[in-house]
Amino acid sequence: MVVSGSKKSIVLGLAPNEKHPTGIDLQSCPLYAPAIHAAFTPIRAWLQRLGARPYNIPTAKGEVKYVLVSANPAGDLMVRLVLRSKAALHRVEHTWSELQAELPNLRVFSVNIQPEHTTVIEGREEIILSSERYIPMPGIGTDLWLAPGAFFQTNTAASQALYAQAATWARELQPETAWDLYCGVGGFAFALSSAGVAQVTGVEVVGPAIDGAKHAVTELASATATVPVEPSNKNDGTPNTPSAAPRPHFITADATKWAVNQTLMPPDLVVVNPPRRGLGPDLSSWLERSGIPHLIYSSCFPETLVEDLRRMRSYQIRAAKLVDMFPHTSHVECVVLMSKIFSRATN
Ligand SMILES: C[S@@+](CC[C@H](N)C(=O)[O-])C[C@H]1O[C@@H](n2cnc3c(N)ncnc32)[C@H](O)[C@@H]1O
Repeated sequence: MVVSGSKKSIVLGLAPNEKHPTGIDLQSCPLYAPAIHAAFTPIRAWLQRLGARPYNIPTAKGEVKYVLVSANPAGDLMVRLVLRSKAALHRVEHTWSELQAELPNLRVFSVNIQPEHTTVIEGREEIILSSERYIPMPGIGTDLWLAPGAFFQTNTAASQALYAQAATWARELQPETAWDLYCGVGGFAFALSSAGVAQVTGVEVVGPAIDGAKHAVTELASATATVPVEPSNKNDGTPNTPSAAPRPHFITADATKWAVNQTLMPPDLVVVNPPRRGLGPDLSSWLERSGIPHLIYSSCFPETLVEDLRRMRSYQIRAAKLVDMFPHTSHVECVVLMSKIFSRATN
């Protein structure tokens, strides 16, 4: 939410415009999850007690720019406060526990410093004030761990449908190796592992997302280690080994640079889920030349999806599914399964 209004009368929602000079409060917006609705009043009251001035976009004055709230289906919250500078940081450090007292499900709280006057919401510096760094989000086969600064799909139920679709295709194709490029906190990577893909590598440029993905691997490992070992049915005194799905591994890197510089054998399957700008000519042309048998492309922007597909003409679309990731809008997530037509590729 954009923070606007005044110190004593905070508005949380959309930025001011000519028709709504103090901003539009979204407290009653029916799109928010119940846990986010419940957070509006305590956050507004705490900000008013904090007494820092909301950032005024036309004058570039004021301190408090945004409040970014994420919730999981259990109602756990991550709240991030975006400030223009560190002027109010001391007060935030000393009073955010009041907010926590009113929002017992508040697990992660951080301050992001964005000194630039820009439409880019977040700055580079993130100061985590809570002892917890992640909230668990539902994934396929495991929880995914969301940290401040990491991307998560806007619609959690729709993201589950996406990851489940990739797992279904993986079970049909039975690849041994796969890459999840633009992996975020690893939603596709863990879905592929849960479908039995032995070696999955996730690649993502944002460090906190990879930290979350690695945290999920650690959590999975400790969950497996604590699975009670059943007595062996061989009757020879040897314990059964607890069954464990393969675990992906994760790398912080630019997806294109990492892929085109690989010297190892290309994998059997690549999943790509880039931002709206798509893969671009370098990565899509490299994939076209790579000989990788199967691709899954999940896109939130059909125009760049089509541009990229035009550069990968040796792949045939085998299936496509639309997922209503952004209900009540004209936007849609489209996930496409493609396989290499080897005869055409070698011509
Ligand atoms: C649409 S999100 C998909 C994330 C993930 N697949 C998921 O389902 O949550 C795109 C991701 O690409 C990451 N990203 C952006 N530019 C990148 C780059 N050049 N190389 C690798 N990852 C990048 C973003 O940080 C973001 O996590």
